[in-house]
Amino acid sequence: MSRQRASAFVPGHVTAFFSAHPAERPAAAGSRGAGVTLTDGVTVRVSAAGGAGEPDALDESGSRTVNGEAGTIGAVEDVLAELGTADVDVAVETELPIGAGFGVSGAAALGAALAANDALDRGRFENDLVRIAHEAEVGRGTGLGDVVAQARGGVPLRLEPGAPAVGELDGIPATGRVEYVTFGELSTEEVLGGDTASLSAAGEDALDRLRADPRLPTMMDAARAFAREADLLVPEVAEAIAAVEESTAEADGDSGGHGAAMAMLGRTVFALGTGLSDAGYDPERCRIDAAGARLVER
Ligand SMILES: Nc1ncnc2c1ncn2[C@@H]1O[C@H](COP(=O)(O)OP(=O)(O)OP(=O)(O)O)[C@@H](O)[C@H]1O
Ligand SMILES: CC(C)(CO)[C@@H](O)C(=O)[O-]
Repeated sequence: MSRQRASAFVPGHVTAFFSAHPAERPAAAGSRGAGVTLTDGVTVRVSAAGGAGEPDALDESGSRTVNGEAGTIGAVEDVLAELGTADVDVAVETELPIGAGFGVSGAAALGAALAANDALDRGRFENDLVRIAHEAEVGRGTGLGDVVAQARGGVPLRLEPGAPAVGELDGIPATGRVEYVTFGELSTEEVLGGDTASLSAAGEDALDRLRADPRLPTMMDAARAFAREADLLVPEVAEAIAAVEESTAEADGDSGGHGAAMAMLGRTVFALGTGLSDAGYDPERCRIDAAGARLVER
């Protein structure tokens, strides 16, 4: 007997650096890299629409909202179609800005997979649901490595690209505060659709550095070098990174953080510790997410 409604929480994910690895098979496509998952994230509520949800009632979509307004995210639709649950009602809610480097589309896709599976008792394993969300996200060109990172939580390293059983993850054991400021969107589809060769070379260098020394200061250093070398740094973010560096130097390195870096792919700067508020910004504040994507009682 299915429960007919379920909710999932999926953490936001800021990518510190990455290399792109396209592949014919969406489960094998993905990215290598590192990032941080956040206690700020995406909640997805799924409910069976008016007694629908039976496998033969697939053709019509149920209602869709994003932050209370009618609208949807492509990867979510692909997940629901794959699970045979397009007829459910889906409400996506997030305090994160969309399109600014927090992996909202991947989080919404993974949350929809977890919640739809539970609400309609589809009986899938977690890895299967992560694969479905990963394939949808890669297929839409809105992300490569966010879904597998968000499924894991913490500070994920993507050592090999792809969905579970294809890719390989590790992590830096860490907890702590995260601050971020967003100046606007950057199109993931445009960057991933362009020439990614030099970007990926910079991403591989950054991952080599972090593998040799898996610590947060090294990750942040490698992230700053990546943004410059990959030519992705935007002026507002460069300015904020410099301001954090300056104020940290003045405070004798006592912000509990490791400077700031750009969130890929958005006009967003993030810092571990209090670097941005110390530098006079008024950032959003959250923490490193410990648990990864999960069903929630709400
Ligand atoms: N209110 C909204 N604002 C912006 N995009 C929206 C909104 N509602 C739905 N969308 C859809 O959400 C998707 C956002 O994907 P995109 O990859 O740009 O952002 P993201 O996943 O938040 O961030 P990033 O990939 O930069 O980490 C797009 O497919 C867009 O059509
Ligand atoms: C490509 C990407 C930077 C988009 O947010 C992310 O999905 C990643 O790190 O693979």
